[in-house]
Amino acid sequence: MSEDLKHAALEYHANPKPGKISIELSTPAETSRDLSLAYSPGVAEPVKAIAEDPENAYKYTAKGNLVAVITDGSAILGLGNLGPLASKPVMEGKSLLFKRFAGVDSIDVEVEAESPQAFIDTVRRIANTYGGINLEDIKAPECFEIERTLIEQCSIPVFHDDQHGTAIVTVAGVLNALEIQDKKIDDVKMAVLGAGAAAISCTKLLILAGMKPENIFMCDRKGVIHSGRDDLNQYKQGFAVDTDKRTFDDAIDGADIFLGLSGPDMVKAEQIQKMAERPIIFACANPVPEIMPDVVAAARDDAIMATGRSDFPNQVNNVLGFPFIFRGALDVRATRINEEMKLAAAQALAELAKEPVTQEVLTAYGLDELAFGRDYIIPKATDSRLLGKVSYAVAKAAIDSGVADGPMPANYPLQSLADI
Ligand SMILES: NC(=O)C1=CN([C@@H]2O[C@H](COP(=O)(O)OP(=O)(O)OC[C@H]3O[C@@H](n4cnc5c(N)ncnc54)[C@H](OP(=O)(O)O)[C@@H]3O)[C@@H](O)[C@H]2O)C=CC1
Ligand SMILES: CC(=O)C(=O)O
Ligand SMILES: [Mg+2]
Repeated sequence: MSEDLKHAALEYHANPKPGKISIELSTPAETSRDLSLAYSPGVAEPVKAIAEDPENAYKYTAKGNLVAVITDGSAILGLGNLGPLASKPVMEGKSLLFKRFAGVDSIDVEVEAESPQAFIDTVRRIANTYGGINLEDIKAPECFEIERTLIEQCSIPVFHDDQHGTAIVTVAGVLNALEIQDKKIDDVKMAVLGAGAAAISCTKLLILAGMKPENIFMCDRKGVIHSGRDDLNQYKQGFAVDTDKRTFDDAIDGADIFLGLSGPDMVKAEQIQKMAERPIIFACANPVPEIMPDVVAAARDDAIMATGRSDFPNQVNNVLGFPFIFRGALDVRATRINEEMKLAAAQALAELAKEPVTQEVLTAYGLDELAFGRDYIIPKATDSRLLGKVSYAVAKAAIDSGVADGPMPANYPLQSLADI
């Protein structure tokens, strides 16, 4: 990052007030009458109603539109385990994105937990006060058991964004990139760098979308995950292939797709040169990708290149997923976020990229024109159509797959944030 951008980022977070979010009131609180309704004595009435029937919390409190972004700070972006407090700017950032793009009220919760069980216990005890829980930046393999247990123990949607938000957006991007590069999902070979929360979940969803497990070579710090290894945890074991490839260098040789969900500057131009013709390169580590777009552009001219960042074309980042997925899930009172809802979201994202780009998006990104193609495989985050299209797809899939407690809302598909 340039010194200028570093300085501007600190200024942005410091001013006009420290941080990026604040709480605002949704009802009048000016007069004695207002206060006697909002607080004592009036507040006793909704208290009694909720004590009688917990469902009333959705009627009389902010619960139904409130998502907690919860972390232990163990895998903050690609920066590693820097602890809960240091993760706060990222978690506030997620809350900002929830509100800005989907009108979801969101608050960050950074937990100091000495063990996964302590984290689970803490989250379980506070879960019911929210409409949903977005787990964020919790490292693998602990994240898998944490999420599984919390889904089991909570009656509201619990969703580990680094796993599923990333997977939904990655699948959308890969489907469109394959179409542009004229390749078939059941035919392509993929090298994955990283075998953590994001890499494992993205790979699973790509397999669900049609990619063949035997064509996928996943690598961790020790190299290719193959069936001869005896040091694999149960999650990595699911991706062990019978192959004589051993290093990442072997894995990327001839690959059609590179999916990076590991850390900064891991990939060399020579490795990109060894990929198949018309390759697809998703270097998604944040904030510094596995390889920079200019290095790829210098290495070859037939690649589709994506990163997780806002300052390059093709931003493959879970920001395109979690705000709208929770919007849809909350609005139909989904009890969980299942595979049908994830694939529906991916499909809606992929389809939106093929529609004409609006002036609003061109202006936000300082562009004169943009159309579906190598530099535009996935919608831009500021495309206001994401709200209506993705939340509707998720809500419909929740209803069709039987996990929604409520009907399709009368105001769906949403036209804008003003509808919320
Ligand atoms: N663009 C996006 O939307 C998203 C991007 N990401 C990015 O993905 C990356 C991983 O995040 P996440 O999955 O949550 O973190 P995890 O801690 O769960 O996983 C990190 C993985 O990266 C691997 N890794 C780290 N260094 C190397 C290396 N030198 N060579 C090979 N593998 C390596 C680790 O290997 P090992 O298992 O051997 O320790 C581990 O499997 C981060 O950079 C993050 O910013 C994550 C979510 C969303
Ligand atoms: C984008 C994101 O969630 C990450 O890099 O961890
Ligand atoms: Mg994250």
